[in-house]
This record gives sequence, structure tokens and C-alpha cells, in this order.
Amino acid sequence: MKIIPIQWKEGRMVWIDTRFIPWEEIWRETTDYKRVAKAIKDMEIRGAPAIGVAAAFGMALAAYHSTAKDVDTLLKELEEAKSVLAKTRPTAVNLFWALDRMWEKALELSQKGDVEAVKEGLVEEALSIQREDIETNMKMGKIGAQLIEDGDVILTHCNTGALATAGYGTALGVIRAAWEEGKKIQVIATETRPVAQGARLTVWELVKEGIPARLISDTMVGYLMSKKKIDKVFLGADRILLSGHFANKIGTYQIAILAHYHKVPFYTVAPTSTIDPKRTLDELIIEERNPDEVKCCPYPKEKIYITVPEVEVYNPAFDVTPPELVTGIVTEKGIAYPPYWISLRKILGMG
Ligand SMILES: CSC[C@H]1O[C@H](OP(=O)(O)O)[C@H](O)[C@@H]1O
Repeated sequence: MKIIPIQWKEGRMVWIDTRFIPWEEIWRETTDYKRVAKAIKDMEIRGAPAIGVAAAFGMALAAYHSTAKDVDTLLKELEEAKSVLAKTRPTAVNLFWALDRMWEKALELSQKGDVEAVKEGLVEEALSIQREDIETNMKMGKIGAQLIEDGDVILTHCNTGALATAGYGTALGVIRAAWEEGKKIQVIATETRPVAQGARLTVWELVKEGIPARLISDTMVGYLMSKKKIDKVFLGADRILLSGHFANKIGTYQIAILAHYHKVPFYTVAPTSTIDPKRTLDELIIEERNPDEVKCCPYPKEKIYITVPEVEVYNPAFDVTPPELVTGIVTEKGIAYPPYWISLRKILGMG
């Protein structure tokens, strides 16, 4: 899957609106960082690494189109842009990691007092974040593919492919790498309600690439594991704590419990930019989204209720999986195994 879902084109950010896949491929563009924030909040762009790349380009747009005559004014504008972008979605740490990196770069570049240098440097930094994410995914893919054997049936959840990153993918990147190495794998994708990233995005990526895919509803995982139809689980992460707890798409936790019960190896795959070395479990925010996502079909052109419209709803977009259910954490710097409070620090070079 060679798609690059978010692109920089001479002062414009261009992206594919993933809400319309698989029905239509709609590309959008903007010069306004506030429009980037809306695209993240409304999940036109989604997926932890992709959200980080989009936020970085949002900051680059704010700099590129600024009319500030001095760096102090430019920094004030960038601080506002950072604040607006940071308010979009609370769970994926990549958003904040990218914003912090862009802000640090702005402070460094502003030392010389040259507005144009700050502008050019921030565009370069955002392009580096995008390029590094693709490189990281391909490295992670190769590392994780060592865990996949010829003939494996791999279950994956949500979408962790090219459409969730700068390109190639994290867990789907591991699956992609195993396929590219000639391993005869089959992929089972969960539908991933309520927004159906699995049915809509993962299946779209796999079918386009000719990787054998089978779609299931989220309710079928336990049955298939009981019938020994699933050999391994590879899925993504939005925020990994040093304890080994990780937040990921809602439904991950119940897959982890089922995998543990049925002794199916369960891996999460994420770049080290998804590891949060600072926060503890009680500081992890689980995003609650619009109730209509649960009440309606995930078809963006019209509201098709599948229930009584006035019904009350829970709609946590993520859940948290504890370390005792996690076989391994695949990163671009290697695979972390329990005890994670030691192995993740080593992966981050924290000793
Ligand atoms: C490599 S994407 C990581 C992660 O992001 C997705 O969430 P969302 O679609 O709500 O942005 C999902 O949790 C993926 O596993």
C-alpha cells in the first residue's frame, strides 16, 4: 500500500478523508491549521501516528502563512496553534509528542531572530516527522515479521495501516512485511465498531494489496479462538505507559482477555513516539466521542440509525490493556517483553 495519506504541497496540507473509505476516495486540502484541527477531531485523519503528522503539518501551516514581522509575534501565533491542535483528541500521545517537538524546534530556530528561518525550519521539521514515521514503520515491520510464521492466521483490530500513519503502517506494517517476505499468511480483520475502521479501512488496504483478508464482526473473536482459527494477534496502540499498560481502540482489552484465555500470542505494535514515559495509569484520558457514532451506521453521507435515536449511549473510543495480557510490544528499536517497566525503559534508552 503505497498511499501517503497526508501530504505537504507548497504551503498546503492535503489529506485523504478516511471517513468516506471504502465508498469514495476524497482528498481535501487546507492552508489553515484550524481546519487541520477539525480534520483530526472529526476523524477525517485518524490513527495515532497520522494524528501526530497532521498536527506537525498544522504547526507548519501556522508558521508558513504567518504575517508576523518578528519572532516574538510568530511564537505567540504558534503557541495558539499548538493549543488549538492539542485540544482535538486526548488519548493518542503522538499528537502531543509531535506538537512538543515542533514547539521545541520553533524555540530553537527563533534564537537568531530570523522569522523566515523559523518558517522554513518548521516546514522541514514536519517533513522530517513524516519521513521518519514511514522509515520507523518499515523497520518495525521487519522486526515484527520475525514473529510471524508461514501459514499463520493473524487477527488484527481497527486500522493500523498506511491510513493510520504517514505510510506503511504499524501492526498492519508487520503483516505487510511478513507478506512481502513471502510468508503465506491470512488476516482476520475485526469490523471495529462503532466507526468500523477495520471493515472500512483495514479490509480496503488488504484487498487493494492482495493480502488474504477475512472480515468478522467484533463479537466473533472468542468463537474463532475457541476453534483454534487464530494463531496470533497484532494490533496497534495510542499510548503505551512504562508499566506496559496501553490504550488502544475500544475492543482491544476484550481481545486481549480472550487471547490470554485461549493462549494466543498477543502483540501490540507502535513506534517509540507512542510510549509515554511520564504519565501513570490514572492520568490516562479515554476519549468519549459523539453518541451518534454508536447509534448510526458509519456512513458519512447520512444518519442511518440502527437504534431508537433518543437512547442513552456509552462511546469510549479506547480501552486499556494491562501488561499481564501482552505477549510483547514491537517497536522500531526492538521487541519489549515483560517486565515492561524494565524493557520499555531500555527501549527508550532510559537505562
Ligand atoms: C497506528 S494507529 C494506532 C491506533 O489509532 C486508532 O484509533 P483511531 O482510529 O480512533 O484514531 C486505533 O486505536 C489504532 O490502533
